[in-house]
Amino acid sequence: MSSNASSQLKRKSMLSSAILNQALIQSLIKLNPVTMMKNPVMFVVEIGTFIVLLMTVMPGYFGTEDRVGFNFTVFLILLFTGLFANFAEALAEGRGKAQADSLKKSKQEITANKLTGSGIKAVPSTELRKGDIVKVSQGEMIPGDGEVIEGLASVDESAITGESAPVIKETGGDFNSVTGGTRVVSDSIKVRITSDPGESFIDRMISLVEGASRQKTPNEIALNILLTTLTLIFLIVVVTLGPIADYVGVELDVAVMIALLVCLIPTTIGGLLSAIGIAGMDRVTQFNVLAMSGKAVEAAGDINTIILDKTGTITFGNRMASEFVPVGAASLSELAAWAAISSVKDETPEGRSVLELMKKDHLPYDAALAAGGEFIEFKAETRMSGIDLTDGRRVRKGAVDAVIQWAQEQGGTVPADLKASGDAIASEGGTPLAVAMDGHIYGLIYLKDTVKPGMKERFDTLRKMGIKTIMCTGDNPLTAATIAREAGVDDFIAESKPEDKIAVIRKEQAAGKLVAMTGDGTNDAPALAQADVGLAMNSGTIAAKEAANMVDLDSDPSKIIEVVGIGKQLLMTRGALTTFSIANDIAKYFAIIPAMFMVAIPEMDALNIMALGSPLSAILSALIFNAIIIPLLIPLAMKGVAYRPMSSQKLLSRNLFIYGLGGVAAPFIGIKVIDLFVHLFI
Ligand SMILES: Nc1ncnc2c1ncn2[C@@H]1O[C@H](COP(=O)(O)OP(=O)(O)OP(=O)(O)O)[C@@H](O)[C@H]1O
Ligand SMILES: [K+]
Ligand SMILES: [Mg+2]
Repeated sequence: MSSNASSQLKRKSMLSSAILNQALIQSLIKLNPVTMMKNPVMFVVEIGTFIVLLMTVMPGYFGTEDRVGFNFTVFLILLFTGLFANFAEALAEGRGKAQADSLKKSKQEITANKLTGSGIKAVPSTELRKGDIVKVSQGEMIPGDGEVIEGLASVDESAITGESAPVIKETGGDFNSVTGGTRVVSDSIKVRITSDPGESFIDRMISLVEGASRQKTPNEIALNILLTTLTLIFLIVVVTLGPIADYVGVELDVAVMIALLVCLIPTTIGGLLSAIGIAGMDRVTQFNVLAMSGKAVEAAGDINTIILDKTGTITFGNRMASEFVPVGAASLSELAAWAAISSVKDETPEGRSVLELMKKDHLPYDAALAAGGEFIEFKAETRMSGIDLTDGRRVRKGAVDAVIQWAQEQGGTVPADLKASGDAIASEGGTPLAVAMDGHIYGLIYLKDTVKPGMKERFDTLRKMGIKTIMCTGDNPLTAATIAREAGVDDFIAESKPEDKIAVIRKEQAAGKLVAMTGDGTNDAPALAQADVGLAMNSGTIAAKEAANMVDLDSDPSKIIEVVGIGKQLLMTRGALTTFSIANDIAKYFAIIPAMFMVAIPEMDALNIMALGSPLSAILSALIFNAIIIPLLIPLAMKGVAYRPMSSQKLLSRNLFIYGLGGVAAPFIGIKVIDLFVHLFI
């Protein structure tokens, strides 16, 4: 992949002339009845078009010699109705196809250095299989998706994420996953390949943006059934008009009956339905989020509860040591020295920030003391990290309650002022880390973190949408409460272990709620899979990305909020245009029925409430309106209807009002205007 692929997903331009041309060609290709059949409403239009075409070219056979001009006009309008619908779909597919094409073009074969029993062998990347181990050095492309099993390197992932700053990839932890097609910019790593050819992240990305794997969502299928049923009902209505007319001695023209049928069946939404779905997924992609299915995007629109992390999602997450607070009889220098010893090998941002604070405050510590010691890595389960020194002494830092428990197990006591000092930090929204050596607690490290700006407004918005937010954090209840209040989340769970998240999700789901969450770690994977919408960070582990149904290429966990907005907009757009379409068809009834009977019984002119020019021009005008409303609504279908956050109930009644009433009124005005013009010719 070249770097020009980087901005592909983010490219904002809606239409290029290449996409337009392709869409025009596709509209013709899609006339193939086999393709058309998948859309029953438009398939009925196509059959009608064909019948009118036959009547035009073989008037002798049908006895329609006196109607050739009229029938030909009806044929053209019907043909364009189908073409417009195809164009809408093709246009929506166009951008994804263009993106997929350039992704494919830039996907090149890479030579991989595969480790074999006897050494290193150069093989083409296409020959790599799951489980193979490759070595990738500075300047080389990573030949496939995998996990770093040895070493540390900085990797340029701009090909995937569009972000030019390199990221560190290393063994273990949450940053060990690498993606094929990205480049190692310094050092070298050994990677265990985790995907077979054709199943890589880029392959999946291509088929996603291309829409090759697009399946109709359950909502779309349900709506399609409704539209097909309506079509059937109107078909029966129109067919039974024949005998009724016969009975009153009126002969109805077949082309006019077909025109009536096409006006009555829901062609507007039938023509735009798939474009709306594709465009919704496309909007998510433009946002640099890959949704594995349209179903995931729709589920996002129906979410009732969002589970969010505190650190890094609601706050900036670069939790920095900002102060040492000694307790009991300990001195500042003693506390700082043990804090530093416990952190020399702690590569977490928290650990590194302790050493930075030492440097900044010119505080000394004996780094040699830690040499040879056994590093105790931070774990969310223990909420501590530290080191076991070679002389047998053990040093820990971590969540206050965790360290208290540990120190007591070592036979120590708890300094009287520890709790008050810890609470003081926590009530400011900071995180206190206690520092202990064996049974002795020396004091606290004050970790500062800030709530991201604008969080309160975003949660207010979610509340207006009727969505509940729950913050889950491993932090203590007091810090959690302060941050929760500052950010304005509805609820929080403190001292939560990874498995608590899945419990919260299950509890909400048991109450009938749809739940969304974000995560990046392997221990988030079960919860990501359990959630209805799981958004994994691209920086996260392969397990997390596979469990989730969306991946954020920018690795910004707070994006879930916007993804929910896009999902809502998709559902709303579909609802609004369905309402509009059905309301529209009802109005056309009043234009066409009187006209139909007036052709035979001129006395029925009283019914011509719209004062249309002539019966024939009324019918043609209704049919023209029915056709051009499709391309007129394409921009709305693609962009989505404007969306103001409010509860689903309010939204529904507001949309029914606007699009229902609009749908009834639009044809009266539109048909009248078209009729003024058409009447000039007939
Ligand atoms: N490097 C570290 N060494 C020791 N203790 C740590 C370290 N990092 C975090 N802690 C302690 O462990 C607790 C839990 O951390 P964890 O990362 O699980 O959750 P969190 O970052 O506080 O919250 P969130 O789930 O919102 O990210 C922290 O609140 C802190 O007290
Ligand atoms: K229609
Ligand atoms: Mg954390």
